[in-house]
Amino acid sequence: MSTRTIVHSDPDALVTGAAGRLLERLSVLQSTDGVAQLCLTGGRIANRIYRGLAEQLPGSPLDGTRVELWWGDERWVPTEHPDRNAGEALAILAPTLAMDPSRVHPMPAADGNVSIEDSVDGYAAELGETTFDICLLGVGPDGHVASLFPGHPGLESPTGAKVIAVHDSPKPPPERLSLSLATLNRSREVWFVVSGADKAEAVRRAHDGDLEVPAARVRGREATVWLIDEDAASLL
Ligand SMILES: O=C(O)[C@H](O)[C@@H](O)[C@H](O)[C@H](O)COP(=O)(O)O
Repeated sequence: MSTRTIVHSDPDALVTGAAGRLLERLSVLQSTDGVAQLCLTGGRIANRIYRGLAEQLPGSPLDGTRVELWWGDERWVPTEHPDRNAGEALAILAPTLAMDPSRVHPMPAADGNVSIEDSVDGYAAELGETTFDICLLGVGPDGHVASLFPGHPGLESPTGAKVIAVHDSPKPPPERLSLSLATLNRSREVWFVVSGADKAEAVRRAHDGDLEVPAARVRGREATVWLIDEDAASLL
């Protein structure tokens, strides 16, 4: 298992570099495995990377219908709510990425009467034994990844739980769904995408292996890649 940290000069370079790397890696995965399993994250830098990917897509060999999309976490709001991670990512990708709807797996939304707990069970069943080829993860200033927050009960999920319900999240909105640490750690490759000086301390602590920081507890089985800008890398 290798860990690499790639530092880009600024957020624009990070976005262009990460989007290009993703496009290339997904295309290679498709040429060997047929379908690439990609787990998306929420957050500002990730959405910028999806925009970069959408821009670089035309003319690339990537076949959108052979990308299977999953989400690492979701805000528990109705489908049409602008806070939804899946809503924003899909709105960005849809104009250029021709997707196969049966391969797009947004987490459930707070529509109707389904409880967050039932939704967790439903997503775990949908996920089954899927292994992500690439799992993208943004990192918060406190070192959270997906919706796994430091010192929060959800971090230590019951053994075997694939997906968890998060209540009282320190980052709004308070209710969320998240993949568990165990599920994230089944990924072949984990790519952290991080921008900004407010993340520098969390990036440093994760690199130092400080296990209070959730990001330090996630590793790809084959590779872990940190794609960051100089501000986020300033304490390394
Ligand atoms: O739903 C969410 O809010 C995210 O999945 C969360 O884990 C995010 O990735 C980080 O907070 C980084 O977000 P930024 O890039 O916006 O700082």
